[in-house]
Parts: sequence; structure tokens; C-alpha cells
Amino acid sequence: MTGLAITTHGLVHLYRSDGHDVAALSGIGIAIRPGELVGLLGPSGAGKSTLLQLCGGLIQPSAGRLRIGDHDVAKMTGPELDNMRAGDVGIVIQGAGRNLVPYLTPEDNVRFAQRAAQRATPRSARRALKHAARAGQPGNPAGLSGDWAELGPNRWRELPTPLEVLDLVGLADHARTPLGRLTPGQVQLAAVAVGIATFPGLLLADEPTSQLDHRARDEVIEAIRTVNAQTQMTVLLITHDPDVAAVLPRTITIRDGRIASEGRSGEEFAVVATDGSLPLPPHVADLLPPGTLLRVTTVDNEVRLTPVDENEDPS
Ligand SMILES: Nc1ncnc2c1ncn2[C@@H]1O[C@H](COP(=O)(O)OP(=O)(O)OP(=O)(O)O)[C@@H](O)[C@H]1O
Repeated sequence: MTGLAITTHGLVHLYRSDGHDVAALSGIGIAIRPGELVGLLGPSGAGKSTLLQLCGGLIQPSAGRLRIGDHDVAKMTGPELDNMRAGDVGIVIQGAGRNLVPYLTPEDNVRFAQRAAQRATPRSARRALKHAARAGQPGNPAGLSGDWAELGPNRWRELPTPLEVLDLVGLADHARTPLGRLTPGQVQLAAVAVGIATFPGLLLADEPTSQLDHRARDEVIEAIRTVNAQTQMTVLLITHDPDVAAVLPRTITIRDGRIASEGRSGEEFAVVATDGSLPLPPHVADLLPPGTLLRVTTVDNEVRLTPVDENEDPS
């Protein structure tokens, strides 16, 4: 399996509301490498869900570039976006139960998700892909044309069995337990299993640990970490929980539709944007009212920002 990279440049998304535009994202530049596990943080209304929906091809950018692996999301047609979602991107929406068919067991839910993805693939292409996967041939040996020649590397293999998927998230023992008899944490694990049912190159999860107690939360995060480590699937998840953010290798904080900061293993960093601007971390911004003049100096490898005294002549 190959994880998919996410790259955005000047990514803008506007919603039309009551006759005027609301800018949910105002120029986001991100590079996420294949196989990374990244948390998306930020206050309510910052633009996190919008970014997740864009990465999942559920909506398209108003401006700027967004690439998911080889997919150029802004330029894709509706059927191409459907294909991307069917095989290359798994999405776990907020509210575990909303990802599941309530009267099916976890095993049948995973099987259902796999069949739904297969139905989105024409039979002729499916036969050719299966043939190529058996022969272990890379590239496009079946001579597929058009959209199907563009499919990501994850289409060139057989799907895992539902039990293999459930085993990966630690739910194999409850494969045939009715959903109503599972704990909230186990229901969320089933939702994650459905999200990774086709072993996509990218898993997107919107607050997968909200409304869980600490023990269930930790189990769900551990399952996602296991999926990421064992399959190299790229994972992007939204969280409001500082304890979850603290155990993720990388976090990106969004504020007012822009990147505010990035975290690496719990340490917070300011990030220089592609246009050279530098959003100040909130604790520094609190000390510097808008309009404050800063003298920028470099000493050896250090860059210093020194507020200029109001009475001092800055020239
Ligand atoms: N369908 C929509 N129509 C109009 N405006 C929207 C729509 N969806 C989101 N917005 C607006 O876009 C901005 C970003 O919303 P978004 O849901 O992406 O933020 P968020 O960070 O995910 O927030 P939360 O943590 O509350 O889910 C907000 O101002 C929101 O009101």
C-alpha cells in the first residue's frame, strides 16, 4: 500500500450564504507526505471541516491548488471525484453511527463498504485490475485508458477481507456482534474500520474521539496509529482534544481560514507562509496589538522581533 501525499497552495474556499460569500479558507499552503499522521486543530469555525471535505473531494476549491496523490482536485469532474472517494480516500464523518448501517454487524458493515466501492468501478476495469494485481504488475499493464488509467496504486491489489480490516482496528472479536451491543468506543472502531474498508491511501476522520470517555478515546487513537504504522496510510484527523493532539507526531492549527501554527510531538512552532508572512502564535499576538512596529534583526542563526518603543523614532 502507498499513502497519498496532500499538497495545497493558496487554497481558498468560499461558501455563498444569504447572498454574500463567507471565506472558510483564505490561502492555505500545506505539504503532507505519504504515510504521515496529522491532526487538524483550531477553534470552532476556523475551517477544519472545510479542509477535510476538500481533501475528500466532497467539495472543490474556490481558488488555489489541491493535490491528493496524483489527483488535481480543483480540475476533477464529478465522476472522477466519485472514483477517488471509492478507492483512494476513506472518510469517517463526525458521529460514529452515521458511518454505519445500524442493522448490520461490524463485519457486514465493512463488506458493505467494500462492495459499494467496487460498484463504483466498472466491471471491465475491475477485471483488468484484478488480472494485473495477480500478475504483480506495476503501472498500467492492462492498457486501461481514460480515468481508469489514472487510478492510484491502491487499485492494483486485492481488497483485504472484512476480518483483516477489523483485526487491524482491534475489533475482530466483535465482528458479528450487533452494533447495539457494542460500547461507544467499539462503535467508533467499527466506523474507522468502514473508513479503511478498501485500504485507501488516505484516511480522513472528523473528530473520531469526541463524546468518548478517556479509555475509549485512547483505544480509538491507538487503533488509528496502528492503521497508520502498519499500512503507511496517510491520516488527517480533526480533534479538539489537547490530550489527543499531544500524542500526534504532527499537528496543524487553523485559525480564521489560515495556518496559525504547527506542532511536532507536542511542541508548537510558527510557520512561514508561502507569501512570506508569519502568523504570530496567540501568546505572542496577545502582547503585540495590531499596528505594532517590530524591528527584525538577525544575529547568527537567530531572527529577533523587537517591538519599537512608541516614543522612539523607528527610522
Ligand atoms: N455550508 C456552509 N454554508 C455557509 N457557510 C459555511 C458552511 N459550512 C461552513 N461555513 C462557514 O465556514 C467557516 C468554516 O467552517 P468549518 O465548518 O469548516 O469550521 P470548523 O473549524 O470545522 O468548525 P467546527 O469545529 O465548529 O466544526 C465558518 O464561518 C462556517 O460558518
